[in-house]
Amino acid sequence: MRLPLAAPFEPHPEQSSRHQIRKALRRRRRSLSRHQQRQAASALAQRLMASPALYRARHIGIYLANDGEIDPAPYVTAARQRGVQFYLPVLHRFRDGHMEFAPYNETTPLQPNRFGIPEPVFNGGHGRPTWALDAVLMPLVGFDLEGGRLGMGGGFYDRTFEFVRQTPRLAPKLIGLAHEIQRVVRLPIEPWDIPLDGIVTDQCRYRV
Ligand SMILES: Nc1nc2c(c(=O)[nH]1)N(C=O)[C@@H](CNc1ccc(C(=O)N[C@@H](CCC(=O)O)C(=O)O)cc1)CN2
Ligand SMILES: Nc1ncnc2c1ncn2[C@@H]1O[C@H](COP(=O)(O)OP(=O)(O)OP(=O)(O)O)[C@@H](O)[C@H]1O
Repeated sequence: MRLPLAAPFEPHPEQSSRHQIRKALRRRRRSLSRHQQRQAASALAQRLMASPALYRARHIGIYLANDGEIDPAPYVTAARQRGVQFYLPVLHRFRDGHMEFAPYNETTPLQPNRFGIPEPVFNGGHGRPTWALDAVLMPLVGFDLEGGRLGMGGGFYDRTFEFVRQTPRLAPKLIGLAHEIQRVVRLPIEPWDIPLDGIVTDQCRYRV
C-alpha cells in the first residue's frame, strides 16, 4: 500500500515572508536523523534512476549535501556507472553571485568555499559551459508544485540560470531535489526566480 504523502507546509500568515519560510524549512530538514537521511537518499536515487527526464542526460550538474539537504551521493555513484559525467558548482571567480560548473569524480580535489561547502579546486580550465549541461539537479530549501524554488538566499542559481529565459531551447533541464517535508503550499514568487522544470523527492517525482 502506498502511504499518503505528508501535507505540504502551510506558513502562518504572520510567518509568510521568504525569510521566515526559509528559517522554518531549514530547521525542518536539519531535524532529520541520520537514518532518515540515509533512507531518503536511497529512495531519491531510485526515483532519479527511473526518471525519463534523465534517461539520455550525459552531463549533469549536482551538489554536495549541506545543512540537511537531501543527499544525491547514492544516485551519483549509480549513474556514474552508467557513464554519466557530473559537475559541481564553484562560486565564480569574477562574476559576483554567479557560479560555474567543474567536472567532479572520486579523485577531484575539493576545498571549502566561503560558505564552508566543499567545491572543486578550479581555474576555469575544464569546466563545462552552463548551457551545455543536459540537466542541473538543484539543492533547495523549499519548493511548490508550480515550479517555485526557495534557495539559501544568495540568488546564485537564479543568476547563473537567468539565461534560460532568453534561450529556453538551449538550456539544461532544471530539476530540484528535496525531502518531501520541504514542500510548501505556495511560495511567494519574485521577478528574478527561475522556475524549476520538475522536482524529485524521496517520496515522489513531480513534473518529470
Ligand atoms: N549544497 C549546496 N551547495 C551550494 C548551494 C546550496 O544551496 N547547497 N548554493 C546555492 O546557492 C551555493 C552556495 N550558496 C549559499 C548561500 C548561503 C549559505 C549560507 O549558509 N549562509 C549562512 C550565512 C552566511 C555565511 O555563513 O557566510 C546562513 O544562511 O546561515 C550557504 C550557501 C553553491 N553551492
Ligand atoms: N538574476 C538576478 N540578478 C540580480 N540579482 C538577483 C538575481 N537573482 C537573484 N538576485 C538577488 O539575489 C538575492 C537572493 O535571491 P533569492 O532569495 O531568490 O535566492 P535563492 O533562490 O533563495 O538562493 P540560491 O539561488 O542561491 O539558492 C535577492 O536579493 C535578489 O535581489
